[in-house]
Amino acid sequence: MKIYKAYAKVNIFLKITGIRANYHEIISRFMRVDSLYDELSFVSKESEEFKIIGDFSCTTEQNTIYKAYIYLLDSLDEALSVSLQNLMQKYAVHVKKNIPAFAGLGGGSSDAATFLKMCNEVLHLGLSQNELAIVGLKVGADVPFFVYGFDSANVGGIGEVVEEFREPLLDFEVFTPKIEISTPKVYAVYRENFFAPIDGFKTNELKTTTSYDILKKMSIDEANDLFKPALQEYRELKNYYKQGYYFSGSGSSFFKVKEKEK
Ligand SMILES: C[C@](O)(CO)[C@H](O)COP(=O)(O)OP(=O)(O)OC[C@H]1O[C@@H](n2ccc(N)nc2=O)[C@H](O)[C@@H]1O
Ligand SMILES: Nc1ncnc2c1ncn2[C@@H]1O[C@H](COP(=O)(O)OP(=O)(O)OP(=O)(O)O)[C@@H](O)[C@H]1O
Repeated sequence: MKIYKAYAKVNIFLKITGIRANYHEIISRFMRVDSLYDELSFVSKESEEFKIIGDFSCTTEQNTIYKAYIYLLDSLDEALSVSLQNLMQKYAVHVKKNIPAFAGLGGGSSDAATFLKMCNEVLHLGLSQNELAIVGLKVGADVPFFVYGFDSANVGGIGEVVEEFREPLLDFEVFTPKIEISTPKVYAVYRENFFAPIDGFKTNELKTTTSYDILKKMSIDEANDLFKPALQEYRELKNYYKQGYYFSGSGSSFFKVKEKEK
């Protein structure tokens, strides 16, 4: 059975540019982490009910893969929606979970995007990347990036604007403190205590600078607007911070570019 890789991401920078209802508009450089991925496959099963096999701390209904299934069903015409239901009656989604949860590495989002692409491929649904990204955005703000599958991209809006950024893929060292960080909580603390959106000039500069140069020039809190609010809300994070590391998304992962072996 074919195995599909659902890669993790890191946010090289993440700056808030404004507010949209309960969400924050951002400009962020997402880079795929080549060495860290979940492995998804369809495996045959006995019972007809929708099934995900894997090491998850949430219920099936809360799983991003199940949510992607429901939104995908919703977007299809009658005939294709029946094919999708038939597929998921015969097969379970098997997930070898390697990306830690509550990590800021987009694990759940990447699984959802990969599941959408698997269904599109296996059932020949003929959906374009844009159409899959629209379905994916309903599951979560990070899903569109994973649908497009770029190595590196500037991501804007609340996650729906994904522009490829051509640059060499960097090799990362990532570590994830065992702290269950809530993304909505971190954004709420940002809005309450740290609200300072950046202007268009700064946005343009960030969008055109390579990830390598950004990480050379900026400090951890300059690069990620969510670091200070995360630190304020989860004080134990401070114990894990190491010089030279950066913060991904709303945390709790830290990363740095691996030194080249001499
Ligand atoms: C922190 C990042 O991972 C950076 O890549 C994303 O901005 C968050 O992406 P995500 O976890 O897929 O987020 P979602 O599951 O869509 O949203 C969870 C909650 O986080 C907050 N949220 C999320 C994204 C965003 N641009 N602004 C927000 O304020 C909202 O309260 C939202 O209800
Ligand atoms: N497919 C999935 N993989 C992992 N966790 C999932 C998944 N679906 C739902 N969850 C639940 O979502 C929460 C954390 O999700 P996830 O692994 O995407 O973390 P995250 O690091 O917060 O992601 P992000 O980088 O988008 O902020 C946990 O409550 C987890 O049980």
